[in-house]
Amino acid sequence: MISPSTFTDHPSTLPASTRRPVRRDWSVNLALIGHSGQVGSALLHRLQQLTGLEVELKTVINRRQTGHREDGELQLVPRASDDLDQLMQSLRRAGRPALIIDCTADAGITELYPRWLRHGIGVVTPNKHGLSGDRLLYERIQATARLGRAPLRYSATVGAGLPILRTLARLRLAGDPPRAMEAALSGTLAHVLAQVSQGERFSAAVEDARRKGFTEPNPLEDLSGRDVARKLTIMLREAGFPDVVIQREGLVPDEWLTAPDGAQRLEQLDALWMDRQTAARRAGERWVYAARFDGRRARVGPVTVPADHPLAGLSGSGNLVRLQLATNPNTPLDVFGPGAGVAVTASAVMADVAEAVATFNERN
Ligand SMILES: NC(=O)C1=CN([C@@H]2O[C@H](COP(=O)(O)OP(=O)(O)OC[C@H]3O[C@@H](n4cnc5c(N)ncnc54)[C@H](OP(=O)(O)O)[C@@H]3O)[C@@H](O)[C@H]2O)C=CC1
Ligand SMILES: N[C@@H](CC=O)C(=O)O
Repeated sequence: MISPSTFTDHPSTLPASTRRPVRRDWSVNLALIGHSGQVGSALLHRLQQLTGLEVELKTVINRRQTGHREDGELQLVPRASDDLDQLMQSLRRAGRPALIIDCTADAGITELYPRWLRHGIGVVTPNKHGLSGDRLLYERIQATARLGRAPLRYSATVGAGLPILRTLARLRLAGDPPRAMEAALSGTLAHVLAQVSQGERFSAAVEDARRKGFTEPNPLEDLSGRDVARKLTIMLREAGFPDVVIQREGLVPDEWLTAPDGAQRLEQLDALWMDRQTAARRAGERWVYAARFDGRRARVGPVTVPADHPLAGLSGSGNLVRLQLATNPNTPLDVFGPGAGVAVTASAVMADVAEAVATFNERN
């Protein structure tokens, strides 16, 4: 169970909760980075409602503020530049198992994972940057996790917790990695392309995906294909193909990501996408954003597929991963379900927290 937290100046992020005793000998100290974001605040609600999990939220941090529990209350104060160093020191000083939950999309924070894991602090994260970025960082994260001092969980980074990464890791362990993969890995792009095919304007469909909580903090990360490329990188690494280079084609030019008015340019694509979808419909096809791996090369980008293709049937935040296995070439292994959205993501992070706590408890 989580002990109650009282924020003094950010009440909207905190639901009311009942004070419950914490079994001190078993509780795991938690720190949540990104508590004011969409996923972070949904996670806070879940932590508050959960019974039976022996955790205590000690610290919350966002870009502007940090909150430490003092006398049973979390007091928020403006952030100091060395807050993340202080966080690690204070969790270590407490002498209890500790977990840091990174609910940001900040690449810089992921560089701290190896240090935290080496010092016995567990990491739970939906942030894709550390696992998909620089190969050296990825290997340092995995190597420090393998030391076994603290758990690392990141099921929410791909398919918002759908059983994709675990399946790939098990296939690799079994010596049966997929020979090929085809996937729709973006709730945003599935939603946008499905809406456009029903006559919606491209720019309005993107705004709708943002409102529904499917997009990255910067939706251009989705539209450029970079978010999908990150997910495919994590999948390939998990499946044992760390050297594959992914070719990427976006729905928007990469330059828009750095242009100050990048997000305002989407209306420029309304007519193009209307024409594309009309032509595809006449040909009995649909535009989808596909991630493909043929055993050697990988690509993410927009493609047309027949209207009855499995990837064409996705709507809402649907993800589909189809794996071709050597052991069963005629029957692909499909993983299908809601792969984006605040609620499913917070749920996956919550499950990762519970697994990480169980790992600590098994050792104590
Ligand atoms: N939405 C979805 O369907 C899914 C999301 N994810 C991942 O979840 C993560 C969170 O997404 P989301 O909640 O939408 O993002 P938001 O932009 O809503 O929230 C981000 C949070 O991180 C905080 N933050 C950002 N940078 C820093 C920093 N340097 N130091 C401390 N805090 C920081 C923000 O603080 P502040 O309020 O001060 O800006 C905010 O609280 C992302 O990595 C995303 O890729 C993964 C799977 C699915
Ligand atoms: N922005 C992503 C959600 C998180 O991974 C998507 O649209 O699928």
